[in-house]
Amino acid sequence: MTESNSQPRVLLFGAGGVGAVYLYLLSKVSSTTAVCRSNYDVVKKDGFTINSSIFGKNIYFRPNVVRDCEEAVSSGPKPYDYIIVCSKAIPGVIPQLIKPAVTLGQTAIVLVQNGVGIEQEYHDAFPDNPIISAVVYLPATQRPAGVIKHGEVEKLQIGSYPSSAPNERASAFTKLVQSAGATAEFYEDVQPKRWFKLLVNASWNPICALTLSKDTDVLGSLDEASGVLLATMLEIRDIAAAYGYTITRDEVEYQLGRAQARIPTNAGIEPSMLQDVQAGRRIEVEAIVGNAVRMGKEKGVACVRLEMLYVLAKALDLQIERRRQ
Ligand SMILES: NC(=O)C1=CN([C@@H]2O[C@H](COP(=O)(O)OP(=O)(O)OC[C@H]3O[C@@H](n4cnc5c(N)ncnc54)[C@H](OP(=O)(O)O)[C@@H]3O)[C@@H](O)[C@H]2O)C=CC1
Ligand SMILES: CC(C)(CO)C(=O)C(=O)O
Repeated sequence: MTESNSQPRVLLFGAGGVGAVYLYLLSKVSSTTAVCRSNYDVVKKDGFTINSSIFGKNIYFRPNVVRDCEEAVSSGPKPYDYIIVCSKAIPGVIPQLIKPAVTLGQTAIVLVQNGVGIEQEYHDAFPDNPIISAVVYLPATQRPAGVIKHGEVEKLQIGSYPSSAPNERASAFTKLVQSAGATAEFYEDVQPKRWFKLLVNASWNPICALTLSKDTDVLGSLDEASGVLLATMLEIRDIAAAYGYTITRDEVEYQLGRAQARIPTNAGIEPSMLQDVQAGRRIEVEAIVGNAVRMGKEKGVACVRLEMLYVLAKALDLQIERRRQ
């Protein structure tokens, strides 16, 4: 590997809320390039401004930006040691889009995204490259283009995909992120962490997106709301258990309790799926809900609430797609 000779070369694909924060942090310890799309002109000219409750306000930085991975190869440093995928997890297209920048056997592909079952298409496309799966806790929004607002949490939970694959690169990436001043934890098997986070994402994200509501506003709608959320999270817990990932009822209640505790201060959260609907963007329905429902059905786990959310969120996503055409 070339990392010991010089700074690691990092290509960020998907420079939105989450991506911009890690781009800023990693640019302190590596040579970074970012693929931008709708924010390309603004970021190229004016850079990013980050207002973070953790890393500071009015942080200004101008990264090296490109329009696509072809340009990243022709104009940036290569080969890339890491391609960090921070776009929304919409299956089907991204492996082909990053392919020009993937050097066989060398480039590690790091998925910093929500959901479960998101890694296999990268493993299929690049069977000889390390795939690193990262669960991300980092509430962030980009509004307007180039301006990022980041809340009070920042953490990556990192592991190889599959968990039986060699873990040197995942471990090295964890250390790189730590050296940048961010929080990163390495796991021999990161999949239980994905399922633990899915408790929140597969319940709150579609419910808030479908109701155009913050989580606390949903809880305040009817006395029944807390019970419906708890029952949905327990279905996710049961699917995880069918694959050997144990989540206790106390842990489920803790996750629900985080939103309940914010009701008195009206500090509701707008999950990323709600933000996507409001901005007319496609939603991560397959990564966050569909894959879990399919996995549940495969093992015969009852998940009627989750299935209902899947149907409704899928219809919403298709409607958004039609309106974009
Ligand atoms: N935001 C949050 O609070 C949290 C998000 N997450 C997860 O992190 C991941 C990233 O989320 P987030 O940062 O919010 O996403 P954003 O929507 O803010 O950013 C995604 C970026 O990817 C870009 N992109 C998408 N497709 C392409 C393409 N083909 N070429 C170039 N750029 C592309 C988008 O460009 P364009 O603007 O043109 O669409 C956008 O800039 C998701 O999986 C999300 O679920 C996890 C925890 C919290
Ligand atoms: C946990 C949460 C809700 C944090 O913003 C998230 O992951 C998301 O918005 O998708």
